[in-house]
Amino acid sequence: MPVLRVALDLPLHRLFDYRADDATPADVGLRVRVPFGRGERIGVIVAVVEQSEWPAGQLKTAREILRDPGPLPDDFFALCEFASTYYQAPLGEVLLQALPAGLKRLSPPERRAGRPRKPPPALPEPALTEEQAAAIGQVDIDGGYSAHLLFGVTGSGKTEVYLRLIDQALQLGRQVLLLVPEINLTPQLEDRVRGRFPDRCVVSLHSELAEAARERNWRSAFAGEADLVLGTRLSVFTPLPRLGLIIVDEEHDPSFKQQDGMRYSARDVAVVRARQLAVPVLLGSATPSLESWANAQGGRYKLLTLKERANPAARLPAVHVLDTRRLTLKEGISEPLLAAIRERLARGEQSLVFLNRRGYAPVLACPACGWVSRCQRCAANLVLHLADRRLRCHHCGFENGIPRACPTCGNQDIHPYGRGTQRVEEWLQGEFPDARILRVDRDSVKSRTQWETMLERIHGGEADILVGTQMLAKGHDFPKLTLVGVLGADAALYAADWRAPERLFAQLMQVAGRAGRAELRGEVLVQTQYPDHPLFAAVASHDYPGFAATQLQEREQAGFPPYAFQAVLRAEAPAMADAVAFLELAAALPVVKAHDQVMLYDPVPMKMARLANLERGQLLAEAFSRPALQAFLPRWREAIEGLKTANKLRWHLEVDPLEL
Ligand SMILES: Nc1ncnc2c1ncn2[C@@H]1O[C@H](COP(=O)(O)OP(=O)(O)OP(=O)(O)O)[C@@H](O)[C@H]1O
Ligand SMILES: [Zn+2]
Repeated sequence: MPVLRVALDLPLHRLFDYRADDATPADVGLRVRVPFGRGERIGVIVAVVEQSEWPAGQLKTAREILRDPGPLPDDFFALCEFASTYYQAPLGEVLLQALPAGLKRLSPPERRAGRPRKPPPALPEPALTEEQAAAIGQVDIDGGYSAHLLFGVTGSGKTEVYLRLIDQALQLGRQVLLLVPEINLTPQLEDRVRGRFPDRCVVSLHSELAEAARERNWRSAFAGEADLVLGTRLSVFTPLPRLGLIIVDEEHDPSFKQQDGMRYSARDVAVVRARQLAVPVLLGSATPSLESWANAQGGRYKLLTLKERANPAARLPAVHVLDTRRLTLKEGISEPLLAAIRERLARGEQSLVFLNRRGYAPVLACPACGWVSRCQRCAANLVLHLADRRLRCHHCGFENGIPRACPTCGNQDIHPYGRGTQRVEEWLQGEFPDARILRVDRDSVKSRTQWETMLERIHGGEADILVGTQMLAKGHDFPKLTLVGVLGADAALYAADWRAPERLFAQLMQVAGRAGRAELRGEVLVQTQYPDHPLFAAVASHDYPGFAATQLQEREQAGFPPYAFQAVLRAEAPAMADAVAFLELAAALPVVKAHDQVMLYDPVPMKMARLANLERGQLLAEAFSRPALQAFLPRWREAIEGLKTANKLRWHLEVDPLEL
């Protein structure tokens, strides 16, 4: 009697067997409705076998094999199996997270036909620059697996390189997967792609799509109808029967890393997928991740370089540092920066003030008794939001009204300390009463529609001054923007996190890259107390390779990634002692001693130790070879699962963590 081996979305590293009288091996890859506990679940059939390891009497019978939308293909299984093994995530979790929500439901909603999108105006191809042509010439679309890093300065026309390669792949009858960071999935890029390929079926896949639209687009990709999938990190798993090219735009972007559930890097999975399918993959960035840069230096990726801006009239902006120790600041802004904004206003050009901190002020405090607005649930301060008069935790979402007086001593004179985008916006408005100021951050732009409207207003010249967080830093082309002022950059310079300089450098280069993209020359003014810091010199000379070389040298000496390979075990419990005790048990397991190429650090509280009422600890495991770490992890994980306390608290493993 046939037995189905079924993957279910459960945190368990095993498959589940069910009887199914009429099943055949052709059913592998189909979804199935099975009884589980007191209810039912949707699973995926991984194998059809003759005999179960379990006694036949104990097996339940599958309720229904679901023939729609047809079996998931072998290469999809291969990719999910890789992710499951590499990231120590149960196969069922990986397989099912990759499916659209409607296919995981027991009673899916009625399917409705979608509104066809209005086709954007067809866009002509510009003549390629020499550098673009050279880069394109390096990629053999039909030559099997090859990995390329397209390192192109901001405004160098990386998108045009993508479009030409996409065209080549489409001509060969292949599908293309274009991955972009969450925030970058702007209508501009989508329109640009659709406008270039008006006769092709282009679909997008991202978290803001309505469930029905997402399922429709996924089905069209799965069926081989969609020619091009434009998607965020999760779309890396989309089944594509004719896939012939993968592109990862802004490959350095941290949003390619999934931070909960299965913690994976979509960029890394993209490269694995390309290798499994023997197709080319292209990673593009003006500030590549140091991992990718090291891969390019080591010859694992082919390096393609665009040194010049594509628009012959545009030049890279001039970057200057403003030494805030020698300048008087008004609300954190120096006179030279104000003067530069004034000049732009007089000339009818746009300025951008960049401050990567939203809200009005990071904390409200009482100078009399020392009370500060702490989150009750996290080791973090509540951020003051004056726009809607709330105190809000940016970590757990807890919020409160603003107290009139100090809750501890009754002092009426409590103050906001420090500043965020709201405060800067308010102050600039007072300073430049006639200027039209637009604040762009997660508070003013909550949805994709708001984002589209905001971008239209900026493009339409409806703003003189933009005040924004990193939302504004990436990928946008604002032709009238000629000044970028950077506030609050110093915090990252001497942060404990050794990845902080890499992120700061990328952010500064990206935000600087918004200025002077057309005929008008751009200028960038960075306020700092450390004007001699080499990072600023590298930004000023637009010297990514120099910066990367220094950073990689430091990391090699310190034994940090990419010269070491890491995984972190995290535990969360109401009391820190319990979390740490669990980690100590995990560190003392015999399997740890058996793998002497893997080193374990001491368990420590996480940098933000308390989140939403849970204390969090972590234990870092490190090896100087990836295979050594990969050999250790499954055995360690199994041993941890066997610990008595393992199901008394929450814990997870993260491989290649970005944040420690
Ligand atoms: N061959 C070309 N000739 C003329 N203009 C071009 C060419 N290629 C691209 N451009 C223009 O140059 C500008 C920058 O191009 P694009 O947005 O692709 O740059 P990018 O490298 O992606 O920059 P960023 O990293 O800042 O996002 C765009 O306005 C684009 O239309
Ligand atoms: Zn909180």
